[in-house]
Amino acid sequence: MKTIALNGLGRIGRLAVRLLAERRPDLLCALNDPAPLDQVVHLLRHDSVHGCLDLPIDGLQEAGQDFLRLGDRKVPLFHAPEPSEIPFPDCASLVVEASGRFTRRADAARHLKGAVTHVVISAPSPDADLTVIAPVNGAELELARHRVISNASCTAHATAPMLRILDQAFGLDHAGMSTVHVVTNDQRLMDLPHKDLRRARAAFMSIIPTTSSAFGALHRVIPTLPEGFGGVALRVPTLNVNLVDVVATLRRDADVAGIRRAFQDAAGGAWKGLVGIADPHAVSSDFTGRAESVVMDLDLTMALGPRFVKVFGWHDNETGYAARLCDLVMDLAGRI
Ligand SMILES: NC(=O)c1ccc[n+]([C@@H]2O[C@H](COP(=O)([O-])OP(=O)(O)OC[C@H]3O[C@@H](n4cnc5c(N)ncnc54)[C@H](O)[C@@H]3O)[C@@H](O)[C@H]2O)c1
Repeated sequence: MKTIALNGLGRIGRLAVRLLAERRPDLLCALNDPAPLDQVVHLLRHDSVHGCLDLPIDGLQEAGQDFLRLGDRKVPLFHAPEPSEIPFPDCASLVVEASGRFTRRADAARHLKGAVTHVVISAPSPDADLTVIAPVNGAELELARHRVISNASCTAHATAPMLRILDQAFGLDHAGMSTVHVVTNDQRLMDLPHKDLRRARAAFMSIIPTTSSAFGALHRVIPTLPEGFGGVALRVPTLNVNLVDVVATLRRDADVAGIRRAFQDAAGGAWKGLVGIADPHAVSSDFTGRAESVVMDLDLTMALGPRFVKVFGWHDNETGYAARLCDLVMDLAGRI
């Protein structure tokens, strides 16, 4: 059977392990993270956002090799910092590259050795063979040609359905987006050097405007997007759940009721399970643990002018994204 190895056990890597352990434990073949076994076990058991793992988890060492015991599975854990030096066993056909360190094709491709034929990067990549948001362009994936695949970003997975649904219902003329985005480990807890001078500033002290790699990913996945589509990320001092704010000018008339109907139809139809509809009066913490790519807050929908609209969607950037990552790799593992 084709199974999966995972490199990088951070926020996304650990959630992917949790999800795979629940959904398809048989697919987990091996893991790698430079962190020592006891630290990996501790952070898998205890999560400040998502709570304790229900599954029994333990670490053990046999003949100098570390293993994680996840329920009744025993999975080898390696600690190599360089992809080409990780001794993944032959059961690994697909590597999930979730360290955030190897997002360029040439770097991620260093996993392609031994039995490994495909790599899925858990982030946008400037030059992966294909960037996939499966419900939008999954049909373009050709396994013989696409060996290093990017699963885009949490923001891209949330924004793509918003743009797609507006486009299909009313036609998109121009569009822009801001994401009100939680802190991630690519910011500084206190002021400390960083190549992005705003991310260098204390993460829990300020609203921190910064870039988002989602825009490049969205243009790659939806080449028909309005040319000028772009925007900004506003990092705010919370731990989980982002809010995407899309503004667009449309080709056809749209009132608030019509826009709400388009999203409700999509949530109950073509996008079922991936697009949700929020309860009234929601705030970000209400969405922790939600696995949809985006949950539309239709109460906030605005018609700002003739054919000029604003819509808002929430997403659990960790659970939702890890769920899409697992959807993709479970599908690939059945096909490669
Ligand atoms: N956090 C999110 O909400 C989110 C959502 C979607 C995509 N992503 C993307 O996923 C990637 C990982 O993000 P994260 O938030 O999980 O990061 P993180 O900082 O929480 O975790 C990174 C992990 O990689 C490990 N690591 C460090 N150097 C390594 C190396 N040389 N080889 C292997 N592992 C190494 C670290 O020990 C850590 O466990 C990033 O590219 C990020 O953009 C993150």
